[in-house]
Amino acid sequence: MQHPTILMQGITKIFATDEMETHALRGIDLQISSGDFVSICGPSGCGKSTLLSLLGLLDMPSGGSYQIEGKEVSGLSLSEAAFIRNEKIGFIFQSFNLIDELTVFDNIALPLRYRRQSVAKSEIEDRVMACLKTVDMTHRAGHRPNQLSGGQQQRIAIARALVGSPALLLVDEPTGNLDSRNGDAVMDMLCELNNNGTTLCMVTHDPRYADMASRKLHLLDGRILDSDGTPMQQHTTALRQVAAQ
Ligand SMILES: Nc1ncnc2c1ncn2[C@@H]1O[C@H](COP(=O)(O)OP(=O)(O)OP(=O)(O)O)[C@@H](O)[C@H]1O
Repeated sequence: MQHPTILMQGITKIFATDEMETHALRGIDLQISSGDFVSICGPSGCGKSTLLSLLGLLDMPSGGSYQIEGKEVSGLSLSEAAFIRNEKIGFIFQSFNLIDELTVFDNIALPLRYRRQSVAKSEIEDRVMACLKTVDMTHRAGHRPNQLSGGQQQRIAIARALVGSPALLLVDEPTGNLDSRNGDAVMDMLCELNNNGTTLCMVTHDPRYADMASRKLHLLDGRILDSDGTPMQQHTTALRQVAAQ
């Protein structure tokens, strides 16, 4: 039996201080299968970033079960989580998060250089150049990130996220720092990656971009409103059929 890429059941997250407890996530059930494109929307403070950081093993849940490709990851130590994260998850953030002291090539190579089992130099070179080609940036391999435009930097960040062939790409407001032309280009690139099989989970405030996903989730007050697993396209088709009657 093939396991779903992501399976969360009853996930909760409580942030506690001496004065108060904040229930950021209140029982999240979420399944993401290979090839899915899921978008997550919701008002400020509803728990989107918290959910994304749990999905990316940047933080651990307070309760519930979280499996990546069938392996329970919710109780892992921080160092074990870091290894799984590096092998299974690619991140694309609003603020690119590239390292200005490294060339574009070395930025993209970074996840491979932190693998538990070392990756041969020639394989690193092949993979980095293939990813640069995917994002149409081979001509900038020797540049530094601060010598590139915002749109180009985000394309390098996408290449870095792809280089380890992750099971899941987590995308946080990928167009937040871009003008609409560059934003649209980045979204086109993400859609094309998904068409070629990459599994995506994206947080966005932009309803136009959220609609590009095959499944739209709405978070409110730490809960998912409509996560019956039905692709939104099916909802849309059904609604159109009803409207046409
Ligand atoms: N480290 C923390 N300590 C205490 N409370 C936190 C912490 N991180 C988040 N929270 C609280 O958890 C809730 C969810 O926050 P989260 O950042 O996930 O929301 P969000 O939907 O991403 O918001 P935004 O769209 O504004 O970025 C909020 O009430 C927030 O104040």
